[in-house]
Amino acid sequence: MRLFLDDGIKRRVAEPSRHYNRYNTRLFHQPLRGSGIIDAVVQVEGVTKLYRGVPALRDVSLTVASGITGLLGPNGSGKSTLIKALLGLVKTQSGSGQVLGHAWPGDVRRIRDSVGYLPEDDCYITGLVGVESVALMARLSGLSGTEALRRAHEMMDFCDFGEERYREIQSYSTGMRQKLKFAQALVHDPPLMILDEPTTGLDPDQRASMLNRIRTLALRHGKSVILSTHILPDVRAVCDNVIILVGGTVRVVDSLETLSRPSSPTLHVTTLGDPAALIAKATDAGYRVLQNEDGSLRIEGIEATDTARLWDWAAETQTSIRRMQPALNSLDKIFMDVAKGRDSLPSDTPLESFSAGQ
Ligand SMILES: Nc1ncnc2c1ncn2[C@@H]1O[C@H](COP(=O)(O)OP(=O)(O)OP(=O)(O)O)[C@@H](O)[C@H]1O
Repeated sequence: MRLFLDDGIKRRVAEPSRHYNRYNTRLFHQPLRGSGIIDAVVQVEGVTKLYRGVPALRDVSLTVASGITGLLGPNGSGKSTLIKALLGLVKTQSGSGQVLGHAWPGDVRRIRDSVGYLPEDDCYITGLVGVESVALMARLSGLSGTEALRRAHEMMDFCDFGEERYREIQSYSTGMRQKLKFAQALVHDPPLMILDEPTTGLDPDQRASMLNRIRTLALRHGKSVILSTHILPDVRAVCDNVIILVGGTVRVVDSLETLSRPSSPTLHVTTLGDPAALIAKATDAGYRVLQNEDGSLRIEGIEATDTARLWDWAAETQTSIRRMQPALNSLDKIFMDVAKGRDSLPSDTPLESFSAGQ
């Protein structure tokens, strides 16, 4: 089945991604900032979802601020269920709130109109070529045929599609399918995008491009993004805020900056050669020193103003310091601690449920 038979589709030449279209008008609507209306893009309370009596979400209450928010949690923690609940794709047993100012769950139609959703699974109609599929999504959002096609091409340009846009989707690689889903989610210019594992299966180049696209949408076009993922470096790369779900309950809602700050001043020190003598000096002076797997040191409780002492000990012990900087909490460790319900772990604890990268 072909939705569009116009030869004009084939004649259109793919251009490098731009944020203006060929009429030099803006590709994306700029949401009003500072109005207070969209500062919390999602705010829900008391959300419970049972699948055949088994809870997937337990009395979840949370607020998602504008910007890019990472939605994290081990397998089966309820991330996809929460997303589907917000979009009215699964019915919850309890809960109320708002999404982009629309009542949830009452006004789910308006919510779906205002949100771009990239699902975890493939979603396309067999037999369509890429650009037809994106244009179909635009038609479903209410655009006329011509406008939908124009918009579809613009989104495919933004997602770096070339002539592959005219190929049937069944022939697409995993990376192209992810980009296609992204273009489909974005085609109606929603102020909020909910992306469920958008970088899964991408090679490093494609992953970097996808993250770049997400960052561009937020920074240049004022869009908010909820990014559900297992890939912690993706969160570090683009997210402002983090939500951690474990066993269907919310364990953390905070900014990445706050989460990364150690509870006491801590320095991360890298030395050339054996740091044993330096460790002994710092320990004798009452500081707690942990050695990381790569041999670098975490010296806890030391104020930035005390660094002169560290340089003195380095000179006394003939240890060369290559680098000294304020330490940040490792995201990996934060997630391990939260997932396991622990306060602290040795810094070299291996990851189990989360991926440190691809
Ligand atoms: N349609 C369903 N029927 C029954 N149980 C379900 C259904 N969908 C999800 N669940 C269960 O609900 C819980 C939460 O699942 P969900 O898919 O929301 O987790 P998730 O955090 O997205 O997991 P993953 O990271 O593996 O995608 C899991 O125990 C899952 O088995």
